[in-house]
Amino acid sequence: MSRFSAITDKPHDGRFNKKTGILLTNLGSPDAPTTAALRTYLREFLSDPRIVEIPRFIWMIILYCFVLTLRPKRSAALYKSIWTENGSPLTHITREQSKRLAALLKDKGHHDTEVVMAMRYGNPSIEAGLEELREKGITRVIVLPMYPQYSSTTIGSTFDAVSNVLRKWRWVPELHFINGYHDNPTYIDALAASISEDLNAHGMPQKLVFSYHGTPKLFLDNGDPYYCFCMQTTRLVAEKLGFEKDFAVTTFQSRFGKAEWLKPYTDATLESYPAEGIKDVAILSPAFSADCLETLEELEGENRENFEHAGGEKYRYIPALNTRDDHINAMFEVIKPLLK
Ligand SMILES: C=CC1=C(C)c2cc3[nH]c(cc4nc(cc5[nH]c(cc1n2)c(C)c5CCC(=O)O)C(CCC(=O)O)=C4C)c(C)c3C=C
Ligand SMILES: [Fe+2]
Ligand SMILES: [Fe+2]
Repeated sequence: MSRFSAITDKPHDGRFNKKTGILLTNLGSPDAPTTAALRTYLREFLSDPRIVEIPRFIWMIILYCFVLTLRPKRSAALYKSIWTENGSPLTHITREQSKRLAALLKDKGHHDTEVVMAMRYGNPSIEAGLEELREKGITRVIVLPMYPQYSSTTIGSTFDAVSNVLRKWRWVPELHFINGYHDNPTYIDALAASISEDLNAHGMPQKLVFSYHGTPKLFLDNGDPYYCFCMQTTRLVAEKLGFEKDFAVTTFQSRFGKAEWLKPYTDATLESYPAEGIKDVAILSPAFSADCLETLEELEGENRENFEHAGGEKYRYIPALNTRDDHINAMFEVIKPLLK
């Protein structure tokens, strides 16, 4: 049935009042920490041509014959180690961020603005999120991918997913797309505040490691600005806090496959420190706006163990910005210029 009862200038669902909706997105998690759920999730994730740029035909053979037969079981065990009664930490925290942002928008007088969360892979999908906004009568959408540093693999891929949905819609909404916020002063302030709180409570470590999710080095060589934005975030925070040169270091984690990724690698850097006399470190991961597998398992678990095994003595992980007030405020500041 048509949405409009007749040829008229008054659509029955009243969508002429240009209500704004925020589609708050992140990467997404499997539905459950099981091998079957991981196979579904990794199939969608690793089939994305923005994530793996190996020629399609060759990659599909590798993906289906090797990766999807071996990795789901291993990844399911890792996810089990971080799963909570609320499910995946990433999904839960993103939902809480959406609620907190919606509340802040109301406080700031944006009573008509809705916030809906969606995930690039898994559930709730980008399609479900956009449908939910449409059901709410929204004709103006601001997409806020929760990745501070733009990369083709994250924000670029989110853009693909949104446009793949909208190409099937007859009435495409007015669309605004946040393209990263690696140097936004309120984001830098929130990072600086979270670090200061840690340093005040636990003292100065010998090194403060800013560990960002990596990407293949080839992506940088081919024009992805992600590496430069990560370096810029570290520099801005270090300047803001007045750190001495070389106290804050930038590293890259979460490698996948055999190719060279962005360097220096987090694991190799941490493992080399004790032999150089650096036995007290604090680490944070500014590319993750919410704690997730890559922080809770890889930084809190794996890297801590390897550092201590190599002779390290003190290792502190500074949590992601998650639902801190200053983070929700930074999210608001990022979208503020686009609010009406
Ligand atoms: C295969 C290549 C990958 C690229 C390139 C990549 C880039 C990238 N990813 C994030 C953020 C997250 N990644 C997460 C998990 C994760 N990442 C990859 C692979 C690539 N990521 C895999 C296969 C996985 C799944 C886990 C595993 O099997 O190892 C997560 C955590 C999700 C969760 O549920 O907690 C996040 C977040 C960024 C920011 C990025 C590039 C800048
Ligand atoms: Fe990743
Ligand atoms: Fe990982």
